[in-house]
Amino acid sequence: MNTALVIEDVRLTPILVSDPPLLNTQGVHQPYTPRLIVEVVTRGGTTGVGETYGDGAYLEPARSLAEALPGRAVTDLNGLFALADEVCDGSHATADDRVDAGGLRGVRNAGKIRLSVVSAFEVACLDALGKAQGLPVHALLGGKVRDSVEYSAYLFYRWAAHPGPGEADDWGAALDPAGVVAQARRFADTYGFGSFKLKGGVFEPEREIAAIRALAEAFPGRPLRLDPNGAWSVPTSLYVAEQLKDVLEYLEDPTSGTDGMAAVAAGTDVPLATNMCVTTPAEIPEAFARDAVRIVLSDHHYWGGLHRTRELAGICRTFGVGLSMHSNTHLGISLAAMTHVAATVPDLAYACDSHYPWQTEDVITERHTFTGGRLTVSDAPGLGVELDRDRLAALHRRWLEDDGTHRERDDAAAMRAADPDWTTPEVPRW
Ligand SMILES: O=C([O-])[C@@H](O)[C@@H](O)[C@H](O)[C@@H](O)C(=O)[O-]
Ligand SMILES: [Mg+2]
Repeated sequence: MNTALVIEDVRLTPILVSDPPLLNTQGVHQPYTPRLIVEVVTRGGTTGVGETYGDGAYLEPARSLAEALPGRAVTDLNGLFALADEVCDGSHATADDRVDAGGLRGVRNAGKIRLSVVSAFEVACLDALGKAQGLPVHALLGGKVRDSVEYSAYLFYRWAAHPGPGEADDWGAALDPAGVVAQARRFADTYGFGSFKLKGGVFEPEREIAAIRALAEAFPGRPLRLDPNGAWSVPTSLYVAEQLKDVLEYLEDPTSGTDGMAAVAAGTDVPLATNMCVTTPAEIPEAFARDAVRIVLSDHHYWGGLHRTRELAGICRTFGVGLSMHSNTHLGISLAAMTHVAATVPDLAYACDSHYPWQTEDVITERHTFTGGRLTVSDAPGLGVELDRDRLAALHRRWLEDDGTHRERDDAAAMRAADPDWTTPEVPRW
């Protein structure tokens, strides 16, 4: 074994990153959201970085894995999964199939949380390996098939500011069709995005139909998507699909669960996409057999990293299901990882999601820049990003000083700051 590639140390840094008041069906984003930064340091002196969710349920297994990893090589990625199975205790998470409180990320069970933790370690190992070998991460995944990756504008209903003291950003509120179109216009003008996704499930469906219609009028012919995170019943989903069938590229998780999605899919020609009912391997067979989804929004955090994302892409290809990418309050390390893996998937027919424009704080020295709605695939060694240690330390200090309010993402709790009676709505909401 090349001893320079042996892991000597693993550093974990939980941080809190500022987040605007974006609305979804469960509530509103808190002013800060937790993330975990993973650094893997080799005996040869190379450091690789990865990033994942930072809520408490992820920290405990991450600590176990970080303790066990030294002495293994950054090339031993298959061993990484076996090690995680061995050392990450599942007791911190209950296995259930409900949509989790804050993230709207599908099932929440110990296996999925473990994979989300492993994903950051896998990316950090690939970054370290790439840097040590002078190769970009995409080359370690078999090589890029495109030089840039397309992303879509991620539109949110939002307030101008979080309730209480604190500074507002300069986006203003977006609570009606005109506000949504203005937001889309700014996304298009600033970043060149050519397709638009609206996070729905916030207002009654008629109001969201009107917003999509307004977008279709303002941006004729552009691909449009609506994602209410499973907030609608099957009949409501079919009604919205009928109203918007001429303008939607796809409808994302209109209703919760594979049964409901299969029933909607059977009643409309509008393609259905998901990042909720297919987020683990165990959910694939039934969803694909019942034609419940036409597009899976992969997320390398859910699936255990970049190699597993490529495996998912292969399964989707076999079954004629399309692939795109889901995104959730990530920073530049994960965006780099997403871009590398997306660059290697031949049949990526849909622009990927990214929350990144909403995340104004980062832990890398140079922010990514979207041009023409695309990110150039880096050919620099590793991920092609560099940690900004001062920023990392400052965001970690914020995490240390937090009284616990923001260490768990909780959109319903954030909503209670404005509406004390708010509770997470039951689904279907409409
Ligand atoms: O950040 C949000 O409010 C989104 O609703 C997020 O939690 C979802 O996971 C996601 O972006 C989605 O596409 O469902
Ligand atoms: Mg979604």
